[in-house]
Amino acid sequence: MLEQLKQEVYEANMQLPKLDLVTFTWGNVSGIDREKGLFVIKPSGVDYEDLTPDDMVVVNLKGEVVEGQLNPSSDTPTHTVLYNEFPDIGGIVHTHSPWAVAFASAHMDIPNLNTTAADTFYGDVPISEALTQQEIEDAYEENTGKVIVKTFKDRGIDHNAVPAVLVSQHGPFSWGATPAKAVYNAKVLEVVAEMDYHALTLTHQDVHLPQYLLDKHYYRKHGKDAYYGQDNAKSVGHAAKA
Ligand SMILES: O=C(CO)[C@@H](O)[C@H](O)COP(=O)(O)O
Repeated sequence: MLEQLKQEVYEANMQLPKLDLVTFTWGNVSGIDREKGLFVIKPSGVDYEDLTPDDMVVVNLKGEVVEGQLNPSSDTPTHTVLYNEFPDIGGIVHTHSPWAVAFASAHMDIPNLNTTAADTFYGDVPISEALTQQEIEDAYEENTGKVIVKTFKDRGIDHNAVPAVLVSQHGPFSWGATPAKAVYNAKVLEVVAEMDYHALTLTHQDVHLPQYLLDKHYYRKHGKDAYYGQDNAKSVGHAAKA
């Protein structure tokens, strides 16, 4: 069943380690056949080097396994909610890519600061609302899907304009028309998150050498009568000519 989609989803999953988006098995990709109402997802906990197309698990839109020897990804309930609530997406990626997780851990949006981000995301990539303890204890992965949808609805964000989200204290989910496109968006998100981290660090950096330390070191090298302007014959610039 769905052999071609299994191959497509397998290949998309194998891109995650190649693109340095996953450590160990911390990630998963799925793809959906909308006509059949079935999606294919990576099995849970399987190392990428051991993965085969036949290992892929087929799941219906109720989240029930309809084919597969292995357990589906533990994030399957989240993928299920997103396929139901975002009826025009064809593939979903979840990773723990570190720069995006840094923003998720800090409970921050990934702001849209440059054209690299703007080419893929029409606005900031939102941080999801935090789940309550009850939501986590009841059905963590399903409620993760629901809080993603709620975040986009509450903030009036079009999920096609911004095809990614940061799940608070967890990590990014990205999506697209196909599994391969979802992987592309996941990689752009990680690159943009790293760019933003450095940009925000530079712009928030407000550190200068204290004057006394500047004086001590500069005067030690250039003399007390160091340059104060054109009328000072002993200025550093003129001293060299003297
Ligand atoms: O965050 C978690 C588990 O805590 C998951 O997102 C894993 O990182 C991937 O799980 P599987 O897809 O292998 O079940």
